[in-house]
Amino acid sequence: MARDTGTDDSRVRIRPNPKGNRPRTKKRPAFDDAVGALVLGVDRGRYHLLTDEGVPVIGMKARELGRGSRSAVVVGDRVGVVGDVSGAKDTLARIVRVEERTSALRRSAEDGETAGVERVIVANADQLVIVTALADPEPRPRMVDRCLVAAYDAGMEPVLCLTKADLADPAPFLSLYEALEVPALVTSFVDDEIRGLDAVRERLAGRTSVLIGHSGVGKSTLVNALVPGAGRATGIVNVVTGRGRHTSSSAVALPLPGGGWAIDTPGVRSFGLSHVSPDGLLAAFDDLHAIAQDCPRGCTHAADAPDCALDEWVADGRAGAAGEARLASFRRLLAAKTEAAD
Ligand SMILES: Nc1nc2c(ncn2[C@@H]2O[C@H](COP(=O)(O)OP(=O)(O)OP(=O)(O)O)[C@@H](O)[C@H]2O)c(=O)[nH]1
Ligand SMILES: [Zn+2]
Repeated sequence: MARDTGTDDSRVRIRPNPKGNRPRTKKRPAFDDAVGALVLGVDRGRYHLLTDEGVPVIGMKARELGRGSRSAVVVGDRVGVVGDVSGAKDTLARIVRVEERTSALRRSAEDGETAGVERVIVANADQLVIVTALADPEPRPRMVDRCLVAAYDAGMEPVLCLTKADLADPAPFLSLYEALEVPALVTSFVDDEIRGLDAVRERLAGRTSVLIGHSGVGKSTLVNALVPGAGRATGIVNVVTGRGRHTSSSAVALPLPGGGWAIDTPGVRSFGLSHVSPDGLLAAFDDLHAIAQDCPRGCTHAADAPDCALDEWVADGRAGAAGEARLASFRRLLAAKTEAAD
């Protein structure tokens, strides 16, 4: 999949490699003294950063980075900061650089004046953990499909995390995602303990994972178990948001004890996907993507697309039963992209 940095604003200084050569121009000082940092949270124009030296610092965007959604600095971004990077009270550093993103999770606005405008929510995460309860509240397959589309489009690996398996059998829900080969984790409450937590820990260790899920699915329960202290408005969380996680209205990166980051997102209500193209989604499926090289130009690969090579692949038996199921699942995601979220 093509790398997408989430902006085409030339004022945003994005370098292919943090250690690579930086082009110098007269207009833009190179900021050779900039310190590397990770964006942990964003709160009313203030960026909560952790420098490579491990110092929590508050920063603001330097003017030369530009304004508006196209030059946004988001949670997970790797940035360069100058100025006061001591982290002392009431100091403010300046973000002068955003490194090239390895992934960009985005959503587009669905209605109102900004309809269709896409924005990046989280940068540089490897996986999207879609937290869904098997019951109470009932799982919402269409919402899960939409999260999958967002993950594939972002260049992130999706993972299903099915909670409350003590209340319902995970098998029927899991079967919906079999053909797509989405990895799944299953947790439950037994004797006041979360079962399945070790597998979740293992899956998240050393990686940067975004956790997404509706209110009530047990995401907070999970985050609190994974990140000791995450639920308290003290310690690192206080440093991150300045207020405590529950009042935060945007994503926040929490350090996992064994290494890696869990990026908690506020309850999702909708996930606009109008920015995702059929080919962008197809690129996440190597096998289907290879077959579709024979499609007519501009093929939408949908069930009603004329002469779609994916139909021939199934019709002449090359796909086999598994391939046929996979195509049907791919097309379900394609359709979910344009459906209204439920
Ligand atoms: N039976 C059962 N209940 C669970 C499980 N996990 C969480 N719960 C319960 O489900 C309810 C919702 O859990 P939360 O962790 O608050 O859910 P959330 O998704 O963070 O929801 P918000 O806090 O509203 O965003 C709580 O009463 C939990 O105790 C589980 O595996 N099984
Ligand atoms: Zn096609």
